[in-house]
Amino acid sequence: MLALNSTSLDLIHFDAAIVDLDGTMVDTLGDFAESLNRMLRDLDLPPVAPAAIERMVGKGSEHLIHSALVHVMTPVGAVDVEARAQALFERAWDRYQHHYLAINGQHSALYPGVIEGLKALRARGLRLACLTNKPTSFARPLLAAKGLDGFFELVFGGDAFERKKPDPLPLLKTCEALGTVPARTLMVGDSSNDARAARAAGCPVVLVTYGYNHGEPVRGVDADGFVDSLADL
Ligand SMILES: O=C(O)COP(=O)(O)O
Ligand SMILES: [Mg+2]
Repeated sequence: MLALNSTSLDLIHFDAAIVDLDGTMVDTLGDFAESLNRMLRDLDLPPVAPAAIERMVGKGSEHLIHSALVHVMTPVGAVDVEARAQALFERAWDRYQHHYLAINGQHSALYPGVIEGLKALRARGLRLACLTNKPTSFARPLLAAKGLDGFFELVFGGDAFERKKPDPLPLLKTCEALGTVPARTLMVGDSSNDARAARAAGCPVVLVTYGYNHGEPVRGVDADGFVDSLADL
């Protein structure tokens, strides 16, 4: 069900759309859970439940790994959990990368309406870029595995620029690469990271209602509209 606040969000007003990946196009919680738990097993640490992982997703892999380490080390009653998580980080990152690339896409699924929505954006003449906080080396094979790669002229991961969303830099750089102005470039995402980045960059922003928003209700986020499916755009 479309619930846009303003008629200025008619697609006729846009030259391009920047689309987030995790929580917007693909439900990747299963991939995150599988990779993180294989990593934790390698480190002789206990597993983390998907419900806890869901609240940690969206700020990139480094943040996710650190949060998972802190989460599983805290109940052990250890002191200096932050420092111990830091000390383990490099090995954890290496194991996580290994496992993620091995299972990428196998425990994740496209959300309903994604292909339809992307086709509709293209049919309206919008150019498309995918901008995610996950590493580019994870994002490209995932898009290909889910049949989404053909829709996007550009794909940028969280390592593509100096800073990640919610910083506006990745959106500004993506607009620059597309050759579009932010005011005519629609951001489509699932979390406050996407909305804050879009607001600061000057891009109108629509959020999906089904993704990961750090465990918070997404309708509480400052955005220009909300959709239950990309097909409603
Ligand atoms: O933090 C992640 O890896 C997911 O990021 P995304 O929602 O920007 O795709
Ligand atoms: Mg997302």
